[in-house]
Amino acid sequence: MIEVKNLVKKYGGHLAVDNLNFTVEKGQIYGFLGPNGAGKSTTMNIITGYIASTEGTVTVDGHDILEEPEAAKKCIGYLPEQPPLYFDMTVAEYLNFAAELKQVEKPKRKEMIQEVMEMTGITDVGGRVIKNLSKGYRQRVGLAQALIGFPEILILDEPTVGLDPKQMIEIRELIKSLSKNHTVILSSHILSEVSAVCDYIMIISKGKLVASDTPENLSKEMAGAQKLSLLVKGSPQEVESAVGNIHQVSSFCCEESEQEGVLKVSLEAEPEADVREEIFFAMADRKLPILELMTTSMSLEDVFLELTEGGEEPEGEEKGRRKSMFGTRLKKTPEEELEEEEENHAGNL
Ligand SMILES: Nc1ncnc2c1ncn2[C@@H]1O[C@H](COP(=O)(O)OP(=O)(O)OP(=O)(O)O)[C@@H](O)[C@H]1O
Repeated sequence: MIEVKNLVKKYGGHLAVDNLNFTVEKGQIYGFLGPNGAGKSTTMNIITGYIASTEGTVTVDGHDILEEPEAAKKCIGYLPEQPPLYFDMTVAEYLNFAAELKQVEKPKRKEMIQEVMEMTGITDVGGRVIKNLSKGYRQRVGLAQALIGFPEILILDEPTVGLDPKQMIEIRELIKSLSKNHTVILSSHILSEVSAVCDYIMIISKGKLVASDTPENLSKEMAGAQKLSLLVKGSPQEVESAVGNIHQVSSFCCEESEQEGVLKVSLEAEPEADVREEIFFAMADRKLPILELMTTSMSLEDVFLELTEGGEEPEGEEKGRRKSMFGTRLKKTPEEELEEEEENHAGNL
């Protein structure tokens, strides 16, 4: 459906997109995941024909976005990070305006608008002025606008940013339901969102594609090596001589713990190797008591952090409004937030 080849975008001397290559197949939900400034919006703006690339090509359903922009753009519905809404229009007026812009034939407009309003759950607010709607409903209107013309591909830039947890869940459900008939590409800096909604994740860091796979495969691939963390009573030399004889240990390090004479030992074994018993006997032979032993596997969150390490880019005023990489997860569970927000949301619409 979409083929991106050797895509480069430079803003002056700044390389925002660095030789991206990927293809998007029909009927799946793809997630662009990356920290702020990774190049997600820039890539989406190039795919949708909003801005030109410095190098490389984008073809949409076989149409080059620069050579055949009309044909390529007809296949795409775009919801930018800031939905292009006219706040003084009613929902129905705005969608009619969007249909005019998209050159939907006049006799077909009314029916199409009704259909997209049903699909996005905004039929009841068709006569309401957009500025009086809650943010969640405005986002639905933005999605409805993207759906006008029934394009095969929907490109959604941070579709849940700024929504409360209940609205987030609703919009995610809506996106999932739209994916039955559309190919969806969405961008997000929130890992939990992308892994909850997308079939396929593309992790972008500093303009480069650093990983792309299903959420399950990404964690599996990266979780190859077994990691152990131990508390051992002994000296670094004694621990080193015990661990040093175990061939399947690929790396290890010791540091002092809060308890005197007790070391924190972190070690990594080769993929598929289980070295727990060997560690136990090696320490026991040298009379080094193991006070604690834990295996740690790599979560998708660890994978993301490792791949995008240093990917966030503080920049002047951007610093102040930086979003958390894991959004709500760092603060409270979505369930806790839901409970808290449900009451506030009730009167929002
Ligand atoms: N019009 C522009 N002029 C100059 N630099 C730009 C412009 N637009 C984006 N950039 C820079 O290009 C890089 C990529 O920005 P982009 O908006 O694509 O990232 P992003 O991954 O979408 O981030 P965010 O989640 O913050 O929107 C950033 O360093 C940004 O500052």
